[in-house]
This record gives sequence, structure tokens and C-alpha cells, in this order.
Amino acid sequence: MSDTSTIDRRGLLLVLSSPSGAGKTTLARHLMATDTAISMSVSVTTRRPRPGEVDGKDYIFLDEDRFKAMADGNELLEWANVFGNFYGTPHAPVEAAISGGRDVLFDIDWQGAQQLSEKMKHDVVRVFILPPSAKSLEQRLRARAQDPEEVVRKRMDAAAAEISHWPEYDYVIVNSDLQKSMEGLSAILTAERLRRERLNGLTAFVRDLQREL
Ligand SMILES: Nc1nc2c(ncn2[C@@H]2O[C@H](COP(=O)(O)OP(=O)(O)O)[C@@H](O)[C@H]2O)c(=O)[nH]1
Ligand SMILES: Nc1ncnc2c1ncn2[C@@H]1O[C@H](COP(=O)(O)OP(=O)(O)O)[C@@H](O)[C@H]1O
Repeated sequence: MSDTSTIDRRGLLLVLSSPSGAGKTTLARHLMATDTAISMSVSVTTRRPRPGEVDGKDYIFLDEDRFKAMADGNELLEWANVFGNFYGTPHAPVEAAISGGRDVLFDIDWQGAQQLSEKMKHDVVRVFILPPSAKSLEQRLRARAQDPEEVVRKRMDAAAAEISHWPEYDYVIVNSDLQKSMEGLSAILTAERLRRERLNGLTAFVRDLQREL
């Protein structure tokens, strides 16, 4: 008899990138709070913690020597220098999650998205988040009130370069209304989870189903 429990799904890697301040951390937090089948990849970084950031939860904060040791020891799936600091994705938790059928959410830049796509092509779903305007991007960077003025300036200056990578992504969300953006993101995830290529055991299930008919 056909049995749906024979169908299992390989986990997918959902990548969110955007210019700083467009809202990817906010979207990621909302998604993590509402979707129990996805876990967040916690990056290592040499950047200093912002007020309220928790070590081991928002990032794993470490010094440059330790970061280099991890990169040299192949402990990172990808890494990049962003705004003068190093950021990287630890390999082991990602492997464990996808082989267990769990999805992983990444808040990484275009360099990380490219490296991840090269290494794990079919597992990666890339979403680019755009701000509705330059003015709102600047307002959001200032409203966050966690970075000094020169850091806000540096991030505004880098926004155009980051945005130029939008064609490398599978989906684009213009983050005007947070609620609508969340609906879009959930819809992407729901559809991608149903992709035929991600469902193991489907051929056998359909064969059994056809035999019954
Ligand atoms: N390649 C790569 N980029 C990362 C990683 N973690 C964070 N980033 C990116 O680094 C940039 C700066 O992040 P952050 O300092 O938290 O600033 P924010 O994006 O303004 O909140 C963002 O574009 C992040 O997506 C990582 O592990 N790898
Ligand atoms: N759709 C939105 N409308 C208004 N403000 C938003 C929206 N999305 C995010 N924000 C605010 O913008 C600021 C930057 O968002 P954040 O998620 O930290 O951006 P990023 O992670 O891309 O740098 C935060 O203060 C956040 O509350």
C-alpha cells in the first residue's frame, strides 16, 4: 500500500542577503519565531558585539587569529571580509541539519551566497531583500541606533555595490511592509519545500499509488 511516511525531504538552505539596514535580521527573527522546521546558521565574526547582541546566538564573536585558524582548518563552509571584518559560516551544524531533513536560514552577504551556491548548488534558495528607497534605508540604519555615524555612512556607501548582485538571487522581496514581506518569505519557503527534487522516496510512493489504482 502507498505510504506517505516513505517520503522524506532533504533540508534546504535559505539565504537572505541585502544591503545593511534593509531588514534581513528582522525578517530572519520573525521567520525563526513562526517556523519550527528551520534553524538559523550562527556565523562567526571578528566584528565587535552590538548592544544587546548575545554571543553564541546572534554571532559567535572571536578574534582574528581564531577566525583564521577556523578558515585554515576547513571549519568554515564560506567566509568573507565585509566592511573590514571577517564573517564565516561554521560547516558542521549545516551538514548535521540538512542530512536530518532540517532547513537552515543564513543571513550572509553576496560573497557568501556565491560560495554556498558553488558548494551546495541544489540545496540553496537565495532571496535578496531590497529597501523601498534610499531614504528609508538611511532612516532604518539610523533608527537601529546601534552603529556610530561613520559606520552608518560606510554602510550607505556600500549599499549600491551590494544591490548590484540582485540578479544572482532566485527571489527578490522589496521590504516596504514587514507583514507582506513575511508572507512573501513564507510563501517562498512553502513552495521550495514542495519541489520534486527535494523529496526522497517519491518515485517509490507514486509507483505504489499507481499499482493501487
Ligand atoms: N559571507 C558572510 N557574510 C556574513 C556572514 N554573517 C553575516 N554576514 C554579512 O555581513 C554583513 C554585515 O553584518 P552585520 O555586521 O551583522 O550588519 P547588518 O547586516 O547591518 O546587521 C551583512 O551583509 C551580513 O549578511 C557570514 O557568515 N558569511
Ligand atoms: N519593513 C520594515 N519597515 C520599517 N522598518 C523596518 C522594516 N524592516 C526592518 N525595519 C527596521 O529597520 C532597521 C534595520 O533592520 P535590520 O533587520 O537590522 O536590517 P539588516 O539585518 O538588513 O541590516 C531595524 O531597526 C528594523 O526594525
